[in-house]
Amino acid sequence: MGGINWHGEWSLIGPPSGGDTSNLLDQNISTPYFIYVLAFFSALGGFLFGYDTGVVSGAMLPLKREMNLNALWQELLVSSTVGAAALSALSGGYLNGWLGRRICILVASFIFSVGGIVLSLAQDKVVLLVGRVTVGLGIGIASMTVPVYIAEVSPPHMRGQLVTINSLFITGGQFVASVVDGAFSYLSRDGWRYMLGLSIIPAVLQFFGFVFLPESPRWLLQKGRSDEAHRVLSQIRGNQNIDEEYDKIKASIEEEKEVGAGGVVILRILRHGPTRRALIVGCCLQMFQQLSGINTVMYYSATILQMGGVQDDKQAIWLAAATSATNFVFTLVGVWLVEKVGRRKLVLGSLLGTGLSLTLLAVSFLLSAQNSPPVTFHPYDPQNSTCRQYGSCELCMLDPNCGFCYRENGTVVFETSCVPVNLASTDHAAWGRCSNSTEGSDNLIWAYNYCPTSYSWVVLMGLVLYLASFAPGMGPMPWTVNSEIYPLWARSTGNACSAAANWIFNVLVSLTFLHVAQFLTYYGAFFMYTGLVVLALLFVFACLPETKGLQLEDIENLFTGQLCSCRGSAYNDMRHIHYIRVKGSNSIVICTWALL
Ligand SMILES: O[C@H]1[C@H](O)[C@@H](O)[C@H](O)[C@@H](O)[C@H]1O
Repeated sequence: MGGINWHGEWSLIGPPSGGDTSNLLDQNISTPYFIYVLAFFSALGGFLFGYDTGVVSGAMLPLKREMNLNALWQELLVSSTVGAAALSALSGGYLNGWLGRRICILVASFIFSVGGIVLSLAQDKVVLLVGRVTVGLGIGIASMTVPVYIAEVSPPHMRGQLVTINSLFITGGQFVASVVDGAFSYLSRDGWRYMLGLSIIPAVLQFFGFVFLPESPRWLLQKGRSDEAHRVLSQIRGNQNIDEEYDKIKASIEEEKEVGAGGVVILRILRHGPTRRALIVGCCLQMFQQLSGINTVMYYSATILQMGGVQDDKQAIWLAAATSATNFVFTLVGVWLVEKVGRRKLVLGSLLGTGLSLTLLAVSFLLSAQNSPPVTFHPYDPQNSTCRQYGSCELCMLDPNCGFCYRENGTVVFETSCVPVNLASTDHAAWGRCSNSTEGSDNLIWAYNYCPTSYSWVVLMGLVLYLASFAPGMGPMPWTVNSEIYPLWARSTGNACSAAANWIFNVLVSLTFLHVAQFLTYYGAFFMYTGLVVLALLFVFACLPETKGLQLEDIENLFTGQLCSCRGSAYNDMRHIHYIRVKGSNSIVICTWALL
């Protein structure tokens, strides 16, 4: 165990286990606690990212009522934020290189505060939309800058852990948002103003924190501000001897000038083999993170649980809070494991568990579908709607125009009918016995989007297993790995592109989920995500190198070989890698094999 001495230094037990690279900086050192202060204030950006993406699903329920929002406006308010995040993440690359990490974080927290104020005071839906776009602009910049900043100020032996703390704050933000949603859902008016406005507090805290915190020494050196860089590095390393680290950063910047001089950065990245390969790995990791379906689970967990048979609205909201709590708690496991087992093993294990739990989810939906109650009661349909033609609840529920009306006695479902939904509110049928608020009495139940089933507990188990597998690896590692794999000259642009890939696939997956479910049925949709996770597993197995413990300046060397070569070897973990820097030329990588 570590401890804090009276000089304010955190001493570590020793080097992380299993690490085997010979050029690590001396790990047997004490870490000044200032680095934790830096990580905390930076990771508030992650908290805001999580809070603002998570809060909207619960806020939508009262907003829908009070602002009379139709489906289009609801979709706009959710996806405008994610769309704006994609755009601003891309432009964040340029801003990061130009203004530095610190100014970008200050800008992001300022934008978050303005967005929060606009949202909490909004009088109509257009102002709400402006607020949601503003917040999205903040999220995009924060999502790409914060991991880069933390990676650049961290000592190599704890970089993975500190960057992963940012992901812990993302899932923490999502969890807090779901609790706030639950708590304010009991207010009869204006609850959404508190839900959306509370983000102002961490935003202002981060802004004032960063007024006093330093710029990344690596960025300062790149801009030729050597004295300042030296002073900052020595400040964040607690006045330890920083000469070796400083010289290494400087030497690498000199070398990079040869590869990285002049022209548009993205074109230079694409022309330069190792950075091009790093970019492909970084973007694919972010793409696969989203294609494994995390945000269908996060944004639609209440709906998924309803589809799995949880009927009560409030119960579904609180169960959704339990979902995000699980995501948060298991991200903590990732923070704990990242420096012990490394990024690669963590991602591989996570994908394996994610694939298995998606299969479990798919199978439970399949069983529910196969045991779906038949339609037994066919009332006269004045609209002659499509709902009449369905013979079972499963088919009825998949048509967005219809819902299932039935009576229940214990676990027995009877007098079942499939009737059109009320277009103004999906809480009722358009006509007939489930059309008025007396429903619930006389054992009459209106099910929209779900069917009565006895498999809800398997769905719940599938969801928990999914999050327990996803959260330690596939959740945080794409952010962590991206903050490490690019050389300094390409770091801002590389992270901007991969963060934008994350946001673009986020919009794609979450916007298409309900349509995909409609076309492929729910079990089909989950089998599809399983297939995508298998692809991700193959990709990661073949292409993701281990970056644990290496100094940032050495990681580029992992990409000097062919893309996806040498990584999936069974010997990978038994290999000792030695890097020899030859001044003025590319580094030579020698792989030696050692039996452990
Ligand atoms: O790493 C995060 C985290 O896993 C979140 O739970 C998810 O909503 C985000 O999309 C993802 O980028």
